[in-house]
Amino acid sequence: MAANNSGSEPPIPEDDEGLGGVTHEEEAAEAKGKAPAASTTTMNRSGSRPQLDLSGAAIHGTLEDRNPTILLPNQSDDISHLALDIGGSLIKLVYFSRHADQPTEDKRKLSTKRRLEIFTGARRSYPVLGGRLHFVKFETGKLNECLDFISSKQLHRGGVDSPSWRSGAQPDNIVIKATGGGAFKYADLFKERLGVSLEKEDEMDCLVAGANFLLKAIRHEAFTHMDGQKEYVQIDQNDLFPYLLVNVGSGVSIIKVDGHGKFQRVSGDNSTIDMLVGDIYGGLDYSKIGLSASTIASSFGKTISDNKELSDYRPEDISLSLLRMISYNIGQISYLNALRYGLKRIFFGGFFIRGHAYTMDTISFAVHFWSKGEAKAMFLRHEGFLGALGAFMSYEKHGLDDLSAHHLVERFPMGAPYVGGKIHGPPLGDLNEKISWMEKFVQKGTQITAPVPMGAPATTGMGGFERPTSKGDILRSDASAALNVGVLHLVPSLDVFPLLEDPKTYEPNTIDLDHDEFKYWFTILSDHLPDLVEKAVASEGGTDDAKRRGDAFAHAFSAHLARLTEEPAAYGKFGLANLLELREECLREFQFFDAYVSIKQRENEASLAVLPDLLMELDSMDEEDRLLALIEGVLAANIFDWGSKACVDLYNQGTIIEIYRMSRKKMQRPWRIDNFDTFKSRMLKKDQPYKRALISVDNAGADVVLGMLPLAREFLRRGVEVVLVANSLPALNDITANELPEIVAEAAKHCGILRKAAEAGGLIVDAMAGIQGDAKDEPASVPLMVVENGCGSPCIDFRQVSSELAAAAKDADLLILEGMGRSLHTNLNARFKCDALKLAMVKNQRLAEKLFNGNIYDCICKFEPVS
Ligand SMILES: Nc1ncnc2c1ncn2[C@@H]1O[C@H](COP(=O)(O)OP(=O)(O)O)[C@@H](O)[C@H]1O
Ligand SMILES: CC(C)(COP(=O)(O)O)[C@@H](O)C(=O)NCCC(=O)O
Ligand SMILES: [Mn+2]
Repeated sequence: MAANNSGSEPPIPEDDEGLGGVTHEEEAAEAKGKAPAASTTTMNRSGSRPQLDLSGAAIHGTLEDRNPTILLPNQSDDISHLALDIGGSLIKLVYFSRHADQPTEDKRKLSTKRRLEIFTGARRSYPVLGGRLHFVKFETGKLNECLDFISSKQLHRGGVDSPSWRSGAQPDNIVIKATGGGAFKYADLFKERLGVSLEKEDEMDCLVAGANFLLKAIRHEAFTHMDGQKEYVQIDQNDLFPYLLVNVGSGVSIIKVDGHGKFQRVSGDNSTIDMLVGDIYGGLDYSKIGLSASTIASSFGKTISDNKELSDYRPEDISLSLLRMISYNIGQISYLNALRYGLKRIFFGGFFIRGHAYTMDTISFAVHFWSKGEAKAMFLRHEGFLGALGAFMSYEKHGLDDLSAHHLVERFPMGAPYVGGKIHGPPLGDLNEKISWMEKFVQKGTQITAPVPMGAPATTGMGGFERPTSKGDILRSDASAALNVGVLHLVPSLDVFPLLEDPKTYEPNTIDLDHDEFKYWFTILSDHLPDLVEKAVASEGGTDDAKRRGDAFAHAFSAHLARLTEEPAAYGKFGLANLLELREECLREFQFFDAYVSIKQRENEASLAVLPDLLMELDSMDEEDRLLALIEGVLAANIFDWGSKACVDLYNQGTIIEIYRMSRKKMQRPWRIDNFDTFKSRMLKKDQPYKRALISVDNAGADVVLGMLPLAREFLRRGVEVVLVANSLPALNDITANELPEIVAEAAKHCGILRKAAEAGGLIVDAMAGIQGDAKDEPASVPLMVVENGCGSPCIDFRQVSSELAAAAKDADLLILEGMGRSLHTNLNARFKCDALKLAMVKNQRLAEKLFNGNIYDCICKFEPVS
């Protein structure tokens, strides 16, 4: 928008401000020449490079065939990868990159699947493949950059990883869906440069399809903006239509939307508004405006009487006045149309809005003012990409229609020079070259600085901001607001947890990450960074390469924090769970796949060594004492948390076993929340035993080995099936679903109950098979199983869990959540359809005070029976 570049700095390359959301992470993985270690993980929530989708692979033909055909039912070669919206000002590009959905099918997974009766057969004719949707824009005036970009990534040929590109085959009739005026104007150029034909899609169709998709599939896509405050809203699908869609691009389109594919263009005259917007657009670079004095005079009557020359006015003041005038008019015209059709909701799209606080406030003010508060102006996070998304949706085989909010995970990789930061020196992007942004970052890291945090802009209370006092400052914060969309990961294997009492009202985060709260976490996470980097670098062998990546990670994560300090709502509705996950994702982006790997191993070994003694001790107790000892054990062992500063300080003062003993000794009841007696009574009800317990585990080492396994064993010996639920990907020192079977197998060496149950659950193969003896005659055990939760974070959002966990939940009547991340930061207030037990030690003073009016190391044993 006009007001952006009022300073004298050289124009920021579109790479910087425009490629928000482009990721070069694929290149980064490739540059390293290795597949990420995470590929051994069964659930790929954020896989780093596209691979063949082997899920459901089957041999076709007889076993005797020398070269049988292998069918890959979920692998599709003709997935459409790219759609364009070529507008008068900007080219918007939406493209898809594939990543592996199910890279491995390990033994645990197969047996669990069989047991839980998970069907993986294709359910729809065009299955959505796991992959990512990227959003990119270019200036239409720099069409060549766009063509270079498409060509460097081979997007028109399905991407550089597609079989057709690899085989060197030259498909000669590639058709790409495109909308916007440029789809006609530049069709020949696309044919000439890329050899592709543009298939034109109607612009209004696309806008509506794009908006409807976003409002259905993206959680908290829409928000209101009043007096500088964003508020995200979740639109109920049953209460979406009719609405007014106002798209403000080079021109303005006003559409009344009544349903999917049902709409009517009601107003919006391009030619008139174009002139106005054109003026503003020219204002981007004042020296080139060429505004005649009369234009200004007619727009700003007052300025004439001031007896001043045009040059006496600051360009940014003129731009701001123009912007206010136009935004205000758009608001008013929209409201009048809403009034005409009796519509209460107006959604604004188009790059004119582009997350500008000033514009949104002015429009909101106008709508609010003229409608006397009856109508609401709403904005969309992907506002500029409605047309391009709609064009993407128009491919027959994209499968996006079938996606729901729980299938989509938004990520904010630093993979491209991120928006809002300044790039000093030459721009990074020669698009013809295969860019490994990360490599460049590592080399030039110090030249890329984090955005400068800015204070909250003051408002006039009149639906607009106060005039900026000096060149740049407030309006600059708008410029950095450009990165408001990340990369959308499509993960078809995610599900809503079926035992959530009410998924619609479920909010995972316990505490709102408001300004103060964010400030606190900013400090906590920043302080923790050096230690984390040290562990991460060590986990990769401490090589020079690892050190450079560690440095890059620290820069990138600090930049995220700075960005969020500047605007806490920059990445959409963002809670503490998102923040903690962002850190893990950022580590993975810089190819640290398990920073705490050796710490976890060391603690597992130490704990397994004392497990037999603990089990003996427990077995000598009577039932009631044992139950208490088990819960105490869980709470005490939750102290082994490498994410808590206070705990890490403790570890320097003693061995694992010493700390564990000390922690157990301090277990004094009543705990801060102490529902143990109710839980015990329920457990001891002999006539009503639980059927299946889902036990969500937390940290490696003592936490899982000395705390959770003995608890699981208690259920097993009582004939209750146990499903251990663990992370799909590493996060801090949390144990993962992949690591658990080995630990269980090790523990089972010393314990018949665990062994029989693990065998029954297919976790370990029957070691006794073929061996004569009494073990074979023992009664069959209920199974012990392990499922992954679909997460790579210390917290859990039950709106998006693995389909495996969702399937395991169907027969469960008890859910145990353990740890601070999963039962305090998230889910403390969550209600479930089954009994729930939330167990954690509070390892942070502030949280203890805030949530429980308590102290660090307090314990929580919250039992919530359904009846
Ligand atoms: N970098 C930019 N270059 C040009 N216009 C921009 C830029 N950033 C934001 N805009 C605003 O976006 C508008 C174009 O919006 P857009 O939705 O892309 O329309 P179109 O499809 O007609 O190009 C411009 O009129 C201008 O107000
Ligand atoms: C990251 C954690 C939620 C992990 O806790 P856990 O779930 O392992 O019990 C927790 O360590 C935490 O909130 N740490 C940051 C606060 C602090 O250092 O005090
Ligand atoms: Mn943990």
